[in-house]
Amino acid sequence: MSRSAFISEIIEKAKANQRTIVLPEGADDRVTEAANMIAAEGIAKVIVLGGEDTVAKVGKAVTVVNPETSEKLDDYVQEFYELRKARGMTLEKAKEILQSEVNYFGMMMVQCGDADGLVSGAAHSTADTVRPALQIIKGARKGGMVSSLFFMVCEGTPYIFSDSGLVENPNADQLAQIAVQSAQTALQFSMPAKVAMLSYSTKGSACNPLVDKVVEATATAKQILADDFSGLDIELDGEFQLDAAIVPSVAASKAPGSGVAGQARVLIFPDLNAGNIGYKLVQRLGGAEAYGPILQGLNKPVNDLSRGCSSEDIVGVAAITALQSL
Ligand SMILES: CC(C)(COP(=O)(O)OP(=O)(O)OC[C@H]1O[C@@H](n2cnc3c(N)ncnc32)[C@H](O)[C@@H]1OP(=O)(O)O)[C@@H](O)C(=O)NCCC(=O)NCCS
Ligand SMILES: CC(=O)OP(=O)(O)O
Repeated sequence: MSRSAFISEIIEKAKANQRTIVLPEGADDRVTEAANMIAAEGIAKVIVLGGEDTVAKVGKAVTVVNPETSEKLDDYVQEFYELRKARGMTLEKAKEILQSEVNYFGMMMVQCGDADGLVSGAAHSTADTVRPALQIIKGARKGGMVSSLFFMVCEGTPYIFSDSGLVENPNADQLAQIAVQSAQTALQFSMPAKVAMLSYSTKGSACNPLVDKVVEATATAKQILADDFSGLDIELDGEFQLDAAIVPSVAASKAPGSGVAGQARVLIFPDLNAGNIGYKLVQRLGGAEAYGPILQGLNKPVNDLSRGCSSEDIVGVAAITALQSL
């Protein structure tokens, strides 16, 4: 598949900055293939975790680190123990985890500054990728939420879908936070921050507690934007059905006067059922490029993948990760 202009530009910016990205899943052929592509195209410096089998699959420009024999292991064990001892971690358990679970070892590389970012999830579930990030890298603000999004490139136009990967059943306040985080990510990636709070109702056309949550989240998000982000070019509105959010003619009849309806580029789903099904529908039936889950709100960049990803998807997410680390 040829690359969209959106991801090509991100890749070019990554090339100019040469960050170091660790891919922990060296046992997976898509990952070693992606590592070779990243190195050959000069997108980033790339480290893959694995043993002799992995060494045999990658070119000389890819660094392979074996967690079991790494000279950094003892330092990482000590640091991991310090980070988690209040949660019952022992030195013995820390060593066992870092030698056997590549995502934990990779997170420690990022935490200790030996890599700028991490991409995993081709062979691990989202929970097994994100939990070590939450435990080690942690949220950027104490008590702050970490959420996720997909960059969806639909016929050349990039959209953000959130949360399609992490927060399962956000309450209204959490949904508002997801919307504000996603708006900031849109600006970080030079996308219009026109944010639609999605529902099966448009501006009061249906009445149900499911809709009330989105209405409340819309009001809260607008307040947060007015209080804390008034200088930024962000517009947020809702609640909208998907057609009212992105189709101008439908917006004109269902939500006249809204500055977001019909033009939304950041789509906020009411829960993870809707968000995860929604992105996979657009990817699998609509043929869109899908990059993510991209995590937002972490101290350092760590990003997830779908287990259905291709090596090209991994390359795109690695380039996005590189830009998040700047
Ligand atoms: C990511 C996920 C595993 C976290 O689950 P969890 O059960 O809360 O994990 P834990 O209880 O082990 O929490 C780990 C730490 O992260 C924190 N945490 C959990 N969710 C968080 C969030 N969204 N933001 C910030 N911190 C979070 C916890 O407070 C805990 O911190 P601590 O151990 O330092 O006190 C869970 O939200 C999940 O499974 N999400 C759905 C993933 C999925 O299946 N997606 C579909 C495919 S993409
Ligand atoms: C993002 C996602 O749905 O991941 P997976 O397909 O691995 O469950």
